[in-house]
Amino acid sequence: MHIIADENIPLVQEFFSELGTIETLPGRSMTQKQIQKADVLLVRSITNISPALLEGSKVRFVATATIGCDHIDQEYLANNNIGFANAPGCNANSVVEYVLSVLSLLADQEDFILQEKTVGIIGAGNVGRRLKERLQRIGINVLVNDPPRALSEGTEEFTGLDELLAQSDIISMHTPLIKDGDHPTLHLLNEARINQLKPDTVLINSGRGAAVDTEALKRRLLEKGDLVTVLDVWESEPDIDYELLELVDIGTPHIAGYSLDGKLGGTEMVYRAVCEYFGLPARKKLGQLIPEPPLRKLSFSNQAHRWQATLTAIRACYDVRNDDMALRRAFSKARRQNQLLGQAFDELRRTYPVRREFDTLKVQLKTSQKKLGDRLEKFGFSVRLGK
Ligand SMILES: NC(=O)C1=CN([C@@H]2O[C@H](COP(=O)(O)OP(=O)(O)OC[C@H]3O[C@@H](n4cnc5c(N)ncnc54)[C@H](O)[C@@H]3O)[C@@H](O)[C@H]2O)C=CC1
Ligand SMILES: O=C(O)C(=O)[C@H](O)COP(=O)(O)O
Repeated sequence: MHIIADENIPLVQEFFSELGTIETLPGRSMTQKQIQKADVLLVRSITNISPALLEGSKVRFVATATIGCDHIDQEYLANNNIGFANAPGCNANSVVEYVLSVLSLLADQEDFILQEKTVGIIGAGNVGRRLKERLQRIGINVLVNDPPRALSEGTEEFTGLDELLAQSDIISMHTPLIKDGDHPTLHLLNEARINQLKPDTVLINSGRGAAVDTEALKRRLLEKGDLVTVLDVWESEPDIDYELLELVDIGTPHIAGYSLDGKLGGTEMVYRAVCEYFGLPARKKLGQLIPEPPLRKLSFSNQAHRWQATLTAIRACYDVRNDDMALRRAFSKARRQNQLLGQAFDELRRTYPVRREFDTLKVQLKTSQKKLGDRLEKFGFSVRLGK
């Protein structure tokens, strides 16, 4: 079996070498010619799986090591008897922790108490659902908008979009990109809805860039400048709107899901899918291959302030300011050197540093620090109480 894989799928050799020969290629520029001889194609979100790419190839199975599938022509795959799998939920926890890093940073910078805010979640699948649970555990009031789920499960747990926009202090978007059908998300936040947002609303988008109308958002930010905006995803990636980056408060290069745990989870899920499709035993397990986290333990003194200790633990695992700074630096360097911004965006993603999820960090506390321990557990850390 010949397997062609995006070079940005970690541990692809370790997982797949038993199954056949492996060739890795840059995902953004995969061509029809390059993939002619592949039986299996393993991609991430930057490769468009289209008739133009697959026509004439012998590909029998396509898998994307991502949650999102908007880059895949699934109808074409089904019509041509080509198997398909994605990696649902693989990096959902990573996105939740991205949002927690953002919220804790803003609460610290703008001096507000998270438990006094209402967070509106738009799109409550693997990511939105987990975010809701984590925020509620922390004691934050949450509203959820998800019309497809409201239709099938009843409206009780859900809030209409206009009501959510009116009532939320913080809005976090987690919808897939859907261009047609009954519940499209393309420009779900259009000019009218963006103008509906209350002054000082925090708007976070870590779903797909095109769920927000870039031009309309820019107009609101330029004319009123009264939103706090956090974008991880952008329209027309990797060639994102530089002017918009300059207007947002936090801007990152589509890395919310880039914890090592999330990325490797994606690799493992597509490995299992390939094995299942071809009737092969799946011998490799993520637990055998995932490295130890660089930071394994943390402890706090008895005097530690609860909120400061929580911030320290979050930042020890993931500090969103580093990704924001890296994007701004890479773009200003690329502009100075007349290089393409899209290349700088992709390069940051390709060379992303190791980031581990909160539960890989063991927080060792004294029995007398139980309240701090409870708080940290609610944020997702592993806590050990002892003498
Ligand atoms: N920034 C990043 O690194 C990452 C981004 N993502 C993006 O986040 C998206 C969501 O991920 P999951 O929660 O795992 O997907 P999912 O498929 O589990 O859930 C999506 C949810 O959105 C809801 N939805 C669909 N149309 C809607 C509409 N018009 N309004 C409100 N809700 C709607 C669906 O009913 C579903 O519950 C992915 O499709 C992907 O595009 C995912 C992982 C990482
Ligand atoms: O899983 C998804 O969906 C995502 O958005 C991924 O985090 C995107 O990562 P790449 O596939 O672009 O590396």
